[in-house]
Amino acid sequence: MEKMLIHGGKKLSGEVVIGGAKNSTVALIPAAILSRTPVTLDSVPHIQDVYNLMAILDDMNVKSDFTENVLTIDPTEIHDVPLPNGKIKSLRASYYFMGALLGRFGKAIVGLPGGDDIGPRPIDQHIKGFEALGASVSNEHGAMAIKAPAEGLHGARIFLDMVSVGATINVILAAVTAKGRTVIENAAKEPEIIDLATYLNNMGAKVRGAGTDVIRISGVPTLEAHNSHTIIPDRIEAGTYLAMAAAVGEGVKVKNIISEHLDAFLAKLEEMGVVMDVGEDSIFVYPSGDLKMVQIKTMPYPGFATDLQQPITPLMLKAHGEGLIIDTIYPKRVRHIPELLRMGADITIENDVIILHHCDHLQGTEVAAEEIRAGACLMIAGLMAEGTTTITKVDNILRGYDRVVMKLRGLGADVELID
Ligand SMILES: CC(=O)N[C@H]1[C@@H](OP(=O)(O)OP(=O)(O)OC[C@H]2O[C@@H](n3ccc(=O)[nH]c3=O)[C@H](O)[C@@H]2O)O[C@H](CO)[C@@H](O)[C@@H]1O
Ligand SMILES: C=C(OP(=O)(O)O)C(=O)O
Repeated sequence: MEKMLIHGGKKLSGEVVIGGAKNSTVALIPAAILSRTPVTLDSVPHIQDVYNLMAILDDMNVKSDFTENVLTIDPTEIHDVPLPNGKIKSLRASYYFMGALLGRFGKAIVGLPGGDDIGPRPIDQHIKGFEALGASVSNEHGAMAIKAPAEGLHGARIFLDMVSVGATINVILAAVTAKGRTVIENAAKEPEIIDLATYLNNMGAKVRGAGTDVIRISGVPTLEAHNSHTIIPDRIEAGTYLAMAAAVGEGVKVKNIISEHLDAFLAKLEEMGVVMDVGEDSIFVYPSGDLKMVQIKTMPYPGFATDLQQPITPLMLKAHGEGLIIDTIYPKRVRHIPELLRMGADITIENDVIILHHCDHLQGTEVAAEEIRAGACLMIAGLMAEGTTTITKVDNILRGYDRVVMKLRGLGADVELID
C-alpha cells in the first residue's frame, strides 16, 4: 500500500486548479443508469471513487471511458444484476445504485456501502423514502433488497427526520421516474444536490426546488441525456487548498471556485485574520500574519461543512488562544487528533468537543490517514512540520483528492508517493 512522504517546512506559492466535486460526481455516475442514451460528464476528478464506480458499472455491462476530464457512460445495454458485494464496499456513494436501480428496473439488490469510518452512518432515511414510494425493503445477508410493487413506484410526501445528503439524493433518483408527484421536506440543500437536479432535468426529469429544503418531483416515464454535463467545482477540495495556503503559503491562487459555496468557511478564515482576494471564480490567499483562534460548529449546508473541520485544524494550531471545534454531524469524527498529538499538537477532546491551543512546532513522524479528511488535515500538518511526515493509509486521500501529488508539487511542496 502506498505512503505519502512530505518533507515539511517549504513555503507554497503559485496556482492550483480545483477539480469537479467528488460528492456530485459519485451521485452523477450512478444516476447515469437512469438514462436511455449515453451520458457525458465533464470536469470529472481523477479520484479512486470514480474508478471504483466505473468498475461497478462494468459489472452491469455499462461501458464507460474516462479520458482527460471527460467520462462517457453508455447504459444502453445495461443488465439488471444484483450488486451485493465487491466494489460496492469500497465507497460510501455506491448506495446511490439503490435509488438508481430502483428507478430504472423497479428493483435493486445492493450491498451495504463502505466509505469513511467517521462514526455511525445509518441509512434509515433512505429506506423510509423508498418505502414511502411504495417499495418493500429487506436486509438479505448484509445486502439491501428493494422492490417496487407490480404497478411501479408512486409519488409520496416524505419528511426526512434529519437533513441527509444521501437520503435526499437516493429519494430523488427513485422518484424521478415514479408515477405522480413526490415532495421531499427537510431536504438537504447542498450544491451537489442542485448539480444532480440540473443533470437529471437536462435528461427530461422534473425536479424543482433543489437547493431549498422542499424538493418537488413530478415523475416522467423515461430519461434521455443529450448534452454533456459539467460538474461543479469541489468546494471541499477548494477549502482544503485555501486552509493550506493560509497555513504555509507565500501567496497562492486557488482557481475554479464558486465562492458562494464556501461562505461559512470563508467567513471563518476572515475571522481568523486570513487575508484573501475573492475573485469571480478564484481566490488569492496572502501570506498569513498573526491569526486569531476561532470556534467552529459544523452544520448542514449552508453551515460550516463537517468535511472541512479537519482541513482547517492545522491552521487553527497557528493561532493564539483556545479554539473549539464541535462536529454536530459526526461528533466522533476525530481520527486526525491522535495523529496530530504525535506530531506535537496541543489538543484535547472533552465530551466530543475538540479543544485546541497554539502550537509553535509540529514535528514530522509516521501518521495514518484513517479517513479522507483526516488525511487532508495530515497533509497540511506535514507541510507545516519540521522534517519528514510519512502518511500511511493514503488510499483514503487518493479516493477523493484529484491528482493531489501533482497539485501539491505544482505549488512547490516536496511530496512523493512510495510503495
Ligand atoms: C458522498 C457524499 O456526498 N458524502 C457526504 C454526505 O455523506 P452522507 O450522505 O452519508 O451524509 P448524510 O448527510 O446522510 O448524514 C448527515 C447526518 O444524518 C445521519 N443520517 C443520515 C442518513 C440516515 O438515513 N440516517 C441518519 O441518521 C448521519 O449519521 C449524519 O449524522 O454528507 C456528509 C455530511 O455533509 C458528508 O460528510 C459526506 O462527505
Ligand atoms: C465523508 C466523506 O466521504 P464519503 O461520504 O464518501 O465517505 C468526505 O468526503 O469527507
